Amino acid sequence: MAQQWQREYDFAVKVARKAGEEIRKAGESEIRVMTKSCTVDLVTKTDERVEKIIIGSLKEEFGEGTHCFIGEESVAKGEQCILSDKPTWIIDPVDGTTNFVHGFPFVAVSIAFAVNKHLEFGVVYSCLEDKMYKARNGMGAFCNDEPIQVSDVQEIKKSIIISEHGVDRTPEKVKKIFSTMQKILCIPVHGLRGSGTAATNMCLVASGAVEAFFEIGIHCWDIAAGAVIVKEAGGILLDVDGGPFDLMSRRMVSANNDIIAKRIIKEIEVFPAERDDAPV
Ligand SMILES: O=P(O)(O)O[C@H]1[C@H](O)[C@@H](O)[C@@H](O)[C@@H](O)[C@@H]1O
Ligand SMILES: [Mg+2]
Repeated sequence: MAQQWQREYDFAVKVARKAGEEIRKAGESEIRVMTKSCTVDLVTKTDERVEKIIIGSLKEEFGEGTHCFIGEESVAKGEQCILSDKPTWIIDPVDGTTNFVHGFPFVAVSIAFAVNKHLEFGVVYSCLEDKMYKARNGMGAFCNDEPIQVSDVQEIKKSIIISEHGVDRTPEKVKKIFSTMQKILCIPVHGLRGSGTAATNMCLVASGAVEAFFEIGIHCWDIAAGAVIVKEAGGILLDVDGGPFDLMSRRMVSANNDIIAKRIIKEIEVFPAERDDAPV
């Protein structure tokens, strides 16, 4: 069955690259910025247009009605975010929208494919770096077709940890986010980083550039593809309370190994985030 979904996988890489070219072109002209859940949750016409290009290409290639879609901007416009057993594409057309608006050079196209609620493959194209990350279950993880694997660091004091502050500026949540970061920084670790895109952060874990990335408040489309890439690069995924990873829970720890993951989890001050699949 190793060849199952190969055609979908190959096509996802092609579509991600085409989407990345659209983002690069759009970045050279005036970017019209709008907002979604709050004044710092940005969206642009490019996000919407690129998502339409991705979904339109997939429907054209695989037929209308054969697959389901969860796209960040479609959900933002009211479509359901329910992962069924049907073959489903989980898409973030522009991960790092704030970066895109500001010209901060980390913007990724994230495309994942799930069947029976199980992630089959993930593709993350960091389009300003021209780095194509991809992974299929049981087939390893790659960046520009070179195999990648997580870091072998086991000592937390020799690690770089990535986290993000997200778009929620509620004082009590911001306090927990920065209190967590302060506790981790003062373990001490070598450093804290954040690229501004969860998909890229996960690929940095998978490629061994950092030891872990965690965030509360991300969405399934931010992390679905990166989850496959981290796992296939030898990393692990957990819930922020140490339980099993739950794609729709809006919280996640991805790490190079269990030791680093569990050490980070000890410091995380958890706060609630409504599930992606919560009843509307
Ligand atoms: O750029 P997005 O698709 O909105 O996702 C970003 C989010 O905006 C940012 O606040 C962080 O949560 C990142 O981890 C997301 O990828
Ligand atoms: Mg995103």
